[in-house]
Amino acid sequence: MEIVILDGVDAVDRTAADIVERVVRAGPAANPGRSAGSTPVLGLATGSTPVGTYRELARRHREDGLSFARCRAFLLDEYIGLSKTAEQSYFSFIRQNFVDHVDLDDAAVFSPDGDADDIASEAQRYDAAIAAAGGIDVQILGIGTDGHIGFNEPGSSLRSRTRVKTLTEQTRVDNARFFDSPEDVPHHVLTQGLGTIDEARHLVLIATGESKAEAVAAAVEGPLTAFCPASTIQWHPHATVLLDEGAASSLALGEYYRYAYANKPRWQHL
Ligand SMILES: N[C@@H]1[C@@H](O)[C@H](O)[C@@H](COP(=O)(O)O)O[C@@H]1O
Repeated sequence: MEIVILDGVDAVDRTAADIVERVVRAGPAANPGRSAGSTPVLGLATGSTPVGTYRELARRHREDGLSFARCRAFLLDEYIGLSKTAEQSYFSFIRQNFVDHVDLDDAAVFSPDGDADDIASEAQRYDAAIAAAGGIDVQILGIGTDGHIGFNEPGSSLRSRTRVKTLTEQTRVDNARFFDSPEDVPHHVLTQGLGTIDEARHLVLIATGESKAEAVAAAVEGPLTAFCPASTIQWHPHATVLLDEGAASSLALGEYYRYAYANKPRWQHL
């Protein structure tokens, strides 16, 4: 796990975009564990935090010719009970904030269907679709103030698969800003499990702002525990945590992480 404390949100966005760009340009053959000829598979997160990263990737598409045409993408999660086309669905969110601004084929962007008749089968189908695509090369993650990733709330099994979860009141309150009224935030969601997320080849967790400081400290310096689902990144073989000063402000070893990153060997990339 590498913890990188950066100077401001823009630097976080640029660094996350650098990691995604490397995967997209190199193609999966250059990514450990992928066979030549397969297409890069991106894991996309929703929420406000990654929006700047998506904006930066869209800029690179426009100005530098970065093409996503060969990529496929999977979302982490979706609300149950919203139609895909509802403005607040994550299906819509990722299109508004990323897919519509790049040359990623809309049909190559997958998300769990929270409106499916048979939610349990849909969950299994989604895990199988990720596996059939060859797994995820790089997974972007945000973090909730209660330490959730995807929508894996505290108490989530560390080896869980895609399934239904019930949101905490805290998460419903945090996400109410996207809805007309707080009561409109669904209570249930379909989310990739912690075990599903753990199978991505590279996890990139991004967090900005002091409101995330406690959750970040619990995730990277606390115990590995279902109480803080984001702590599962501690046992992932390739996890990068990108933070601004605010999100890093509760870390005990902040000075060490800054020193290690400043002295990172030049031949070693994130
Ligand atoms: N399911 C999403 C998460 O994937 C996201 O990380 C979290 C934090 O969102 P934000 O980045 O807006 O703080 O919100 C939601 O709960």
